Amino acid sequence: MTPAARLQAVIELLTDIDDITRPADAVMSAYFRNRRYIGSKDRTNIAQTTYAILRRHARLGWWIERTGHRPTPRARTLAYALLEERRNAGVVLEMFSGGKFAPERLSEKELALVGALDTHTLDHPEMPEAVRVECPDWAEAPIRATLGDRFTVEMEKLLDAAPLDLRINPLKANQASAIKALAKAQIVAETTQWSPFGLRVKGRPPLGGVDAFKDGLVEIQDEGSQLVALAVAPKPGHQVVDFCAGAGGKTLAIAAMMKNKGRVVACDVLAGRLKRAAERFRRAGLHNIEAHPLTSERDPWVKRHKRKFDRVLVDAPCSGTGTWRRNPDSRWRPLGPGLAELVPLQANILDSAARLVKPGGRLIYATCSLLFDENEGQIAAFLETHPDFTVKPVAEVWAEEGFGAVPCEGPYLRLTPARHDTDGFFAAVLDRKAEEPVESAETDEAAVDEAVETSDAETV
Ligand SMILES: C[S@@+](CC[C@H](N)C(=O)[O-])C[C@H]1O[C@@H](n2cnc3c(N)ncnc32)[C@H](O)[C@@H]1O
Repeated sequence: MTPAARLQAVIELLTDIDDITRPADAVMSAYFRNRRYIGSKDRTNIAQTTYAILRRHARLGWWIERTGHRPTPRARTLAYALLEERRNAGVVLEMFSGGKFAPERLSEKELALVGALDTHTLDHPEMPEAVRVECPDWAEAPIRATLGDRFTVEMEKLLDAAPLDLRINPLKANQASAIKALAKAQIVAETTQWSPFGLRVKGRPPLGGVDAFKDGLVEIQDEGSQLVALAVAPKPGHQVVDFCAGAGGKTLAIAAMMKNKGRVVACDVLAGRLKRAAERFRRAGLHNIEAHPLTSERDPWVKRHKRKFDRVLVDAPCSGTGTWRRNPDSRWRPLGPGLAELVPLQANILDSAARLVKPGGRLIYATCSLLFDENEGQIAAFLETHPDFTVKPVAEVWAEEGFGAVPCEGPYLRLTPARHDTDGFFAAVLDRKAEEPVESAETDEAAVDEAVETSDAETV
């Protein structure tokens, strides 16, 4: 492809990403799937440029609006070429030639934009800090309130691309044997800093065709997400619920730690996600996972199985602010439910899922959010209304399990990109008291529970 044709592909992709409410990586996969004639080098170049523009969304928009224009995909591509790639105006005009496969010629307005931006660079002393670090309006106050004077350093780190982390499958490999298996495919990996199951890969090699991946020796999982799964500390033979299992990233890690013994029930309100997760479970050689789609967090299944499980993980739907470096477009897509709806939803999910925990069992609440209200605030509110639960310091879990060092903030796991080079994650471990007064109404319900078989869970 010519450089101009690649640029046209970038403009088309940015247009699709603006129009479609799906994540950028899904839009990109569909775009390339429908254009198999685009070779791998061109694909890499197009994807990298598109991501580079997405990572500079606010800054490019600031420049474009400052000069009186609209930040269309074409305008952002022009601004990126001039301000960041530092191409001169003549070269840019040549690329927008209107020729075969090239972008259409520039309009009068676009020519004026080129004139206004030519010779400038992306940074500008008058650019507000929130724009410079690409922080959306809705998130600035809550992130500042949570991070205080670490706001800038954390937000700057969130501008980088995320590293590629793998989790070894302890049923099939250890860190050393997985490193060797990856080396056969010229993939260089080293052990991660915190996770005893983690590997960090050099660069971003495609893994789809690599034997170690196809054979289920390794799975793609950010080190922070691995630490959340470790916080569950399941034992072989345990009964575990992953209440918001989604695509099954943490379910896989939990089930593998249990060495295929016991049972993990993967729940979610999106049945489609659970179905897709089933393929990952099979590849990993895991047979101890059942999928159970929920109609809502109050699904009758929860009541029927109350006090039955040793471990319940609530990996709650959240603002995703901790994963912005991984999905640069996500900070600009509408949140779906805003924070005002998310926080009560998380509380409801936690409250309902807590019923599943047996006395002496453990509830683990996690998010990939940086925000206090979704994390420590959520736990404080839960403890006020659930006196039968107490906080188990994460450092104690690590010491008991022999997991090594763990980054904590007080009793909680609190990971941030700048301090730990992981995605932003929060996890709290809550123990349910073993001895509890049982009210008579509950005794009746418990008797009913005993009679209910678990056969309504779908085996995957
Ligand atoms: C952070 S994601 C889970 C990611 C997953 N645990 C993993 O490691 O790949 C949150 C999940 O919560 C699910 N969810 C949303 N509302 C829910 C509800 N009311 N009850 C249960 N799950 C819900 C979403 O569908 C989403 O899959």
